[in-house]
Amino acid sequence: AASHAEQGGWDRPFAALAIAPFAAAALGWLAWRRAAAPLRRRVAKAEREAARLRLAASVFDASAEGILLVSPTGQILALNEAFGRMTGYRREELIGRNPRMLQSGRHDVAFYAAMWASLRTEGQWRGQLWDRRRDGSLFAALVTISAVHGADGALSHYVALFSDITEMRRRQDEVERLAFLDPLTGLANRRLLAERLSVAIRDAAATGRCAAVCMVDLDGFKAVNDAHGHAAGDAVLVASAQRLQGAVRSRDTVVRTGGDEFVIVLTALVDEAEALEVAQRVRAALTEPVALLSGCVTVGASLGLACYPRDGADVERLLRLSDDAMYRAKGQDRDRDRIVMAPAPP
Ligand SMILES: Nc1nc2c(ncn2[C@@H]2O[C@H](COP(=O)(O)OP(=O)(O)OP(=O)(O)O)[C@@H](O)[C@H]2O)c(=O)[nH]1
Repeated sequence: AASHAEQGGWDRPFAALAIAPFAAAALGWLAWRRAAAPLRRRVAKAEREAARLRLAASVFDASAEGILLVSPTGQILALNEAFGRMTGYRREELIGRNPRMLQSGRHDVAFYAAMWASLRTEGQWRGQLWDRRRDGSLFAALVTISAVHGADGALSHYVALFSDITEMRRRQDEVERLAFLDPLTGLANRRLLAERLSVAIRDAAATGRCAAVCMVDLDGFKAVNDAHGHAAGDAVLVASAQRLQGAVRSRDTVVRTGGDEFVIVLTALVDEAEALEVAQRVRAALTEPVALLSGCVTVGASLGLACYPRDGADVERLLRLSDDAMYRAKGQDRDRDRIVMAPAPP
């Protein structure tokens, strides 16, 4: 047992010496691990950040929506391929420029002021925008602009997403246009009448001029239908529409309200006498013979006039007075000049 104890007395320092290098290495490794941990965390974070950026870049490039990054001072910082395709510009032609260069001229100052106000207060603006491509043509886009803030809360940049809706808008505009047109004659229909008349009254009020509404009804039209057929009647209506349009100025509006009835909104007249002159010109044009395949036909026309400001400033009132005047004209002898002015107010 003694020798064992002696042996043990020898062994322990020897064993300690033997494991010292391993212990030192282990301690060193632990120390290195502790020191390297923040570095490893930083590397892992950078890798995650790089992966996030790669993902963001792939979304940026692959997006079918045009994307524009703009600095707080209004310089284009970046754009994706879709935005280049949408506008026809190359990247280098837009970087550093102000997006103002894309403006179409279709929106007024108030439109852009409202956009900036919304960006300042809400941090976002969403709306439809007409912009101009490199080749000068216009495109419509549904646009969302968002203000992006950095970790410090300061404005970093704006991101604008553009969806091209040009085709949709064209189809919409066409549907709207057709909704306001009479399909047979291509004239404006009744739906435009009140609006055009109120604009004419407003313009006349602003310029100190006169506006007039002229009600027109063909005479003897039914007889054309009866004698020559409905298609011949249609041809007379189309010819009448062209003659009406030819007898007035382009700023006036000719409306077909139905059947053989038309209304003309006359704008920016010097006085009531000028309205009467236009009515005489219109009647002369309408009563010219119309050539049909089956021969020539002639229709008459009765016209009633009411004028702003003399007869009133209200759309309904002027329409009613001109209608009354037209019916009085119809009651006159056929060979008389069937044009009647609304009676001047007492
Ligand atoms: N061809 C054709 N006829 C139409 C159209 N719309 C209405 N009409 C016809 O036009 C005629 C209008 O009748 P009226 O107002 O009595 O015609 P009018 O002979 O000029 O009679 P007055 O207006 O009283 O002088 C009717 O026979 C309708 O059927 C249309 O789009 N095409």
